[in-house]
Amino acid sequence: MVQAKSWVMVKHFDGFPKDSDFQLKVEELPEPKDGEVLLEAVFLSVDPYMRWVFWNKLPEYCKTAETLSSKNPAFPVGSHVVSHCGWRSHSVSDGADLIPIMADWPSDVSLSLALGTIGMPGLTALYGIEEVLGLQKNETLLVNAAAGAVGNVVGQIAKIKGCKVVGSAGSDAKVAYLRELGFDEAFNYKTVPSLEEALKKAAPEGYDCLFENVGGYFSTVALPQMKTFGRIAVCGSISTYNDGTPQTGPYPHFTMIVKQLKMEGFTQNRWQHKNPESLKRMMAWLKEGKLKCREHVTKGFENMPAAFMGLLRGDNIGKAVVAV
Ligand SMILES: NC(=O)C1=CN([C@@H]2O[C@H](COP(=O)(O)OP(=O)(O)OC[C@H]3O[C@@H](n4cnc5c(N)ncnc54)[C@H](OP(=O)(O)O)[C@@H]3O)[C@@H](O)[C@H]2O)C=CC1
Ligand SMILES: CCCCC/C=C\CC(=O)/C=C/C=C/C=C/[C@@H](O)CCCC(=O)O
Repeated sequence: MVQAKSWVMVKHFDGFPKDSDFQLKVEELPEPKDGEVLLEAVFLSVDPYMRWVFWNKLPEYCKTAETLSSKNPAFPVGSHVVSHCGWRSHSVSDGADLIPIMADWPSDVSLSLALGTIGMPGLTALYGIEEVLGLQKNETLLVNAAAGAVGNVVGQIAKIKGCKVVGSAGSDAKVAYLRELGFDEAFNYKTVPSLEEALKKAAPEGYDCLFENVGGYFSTVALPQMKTFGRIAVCGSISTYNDGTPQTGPYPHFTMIVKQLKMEGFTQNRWQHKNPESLKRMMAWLKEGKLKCREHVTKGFENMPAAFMGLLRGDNIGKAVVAV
């Protein structure tokens, strides 16, 4: 028997999440039966989409976990997996929802990156750039929430592809980080006197591509800065996730007509058949020093809600994870 801790939602979020929306539970887990494994979380992920998963009451969150005991030969004791079994310290799985960590994962690379650059957020960046935008050498790309888990990888891949990259982020420390990563232009959208002027100054020629993570007001101001035939990958809309009352207009249609823009929403799982090859490609970039990784690590399972709310507030530079 093992004592398992889990976080559950006791009240639907009303606007920004609150401590009182979450409750910590403790339960005894039985020994795994034939075909099952007992997992212990090593790192847990907090991601913006969880704002919606909680709302829908779906217990689907990601973690890297180590097999503690196993009656499933596919996952021997000591093996590492990415699992979707929730904000839980321990869980029993029949293996169906488990993704083994890449076979030749280097020993000097933290397993936490399987939740970040070499995991779902990194894949989101890659597929947004290659499958949705079809980004070409020498094009100019704009990415917002650029110092976050997806955004920083977007900018770095676009640099690998020989593009000009402009990033916006919400603090001067984040802007300094973007410069360190090789972004051509970066600005703090919270302190620039005019977002429109900042976008124009960073790329007077306009933008071929926008990797959209933020939505709302930023999107309204950025669309007119696109070049004719510009392409927009709508990855996220985090500026609207905690709205009690949905934001309304101005609406993008007129700008889209005049500029003849192409806009496509996506979720990364559309290309999951490509994940093994894509993860290997990104691991190779990381080992060659072309892809740098930074994490915002919160320690302790008991701090999961705080880490999640911190992410939604913008506390993180790089990927927000919890070390259990
Ligand atoms: N379509 C898909 O398959 C996926 C989509 N996503 C989306 O990508 C986006 C980035 O996710 P991810 O990289 O994991 O998260 P991040 O690591 O970027 O963290 C979220 C960041 O969003 C920014 N932010 C928060 N509130 C606002 C606001 N009101 N206005 C502008 N920016 C805000 C903050 O940065 P700052 O300080 O710069 O404001 C914060 O650090 C999200 O919209 C997410 O939903 C993520 C994964 C998969
Ligand atoms: C499914 C959430 C719908 C809410 C949409 C809001 C914003 C966009 C966004 O953030 C989407 C994120 C999608 C994430 C999907 C994750 C799953 O495929 C789990 C992936 C886990 C993994 O492979 O590591």
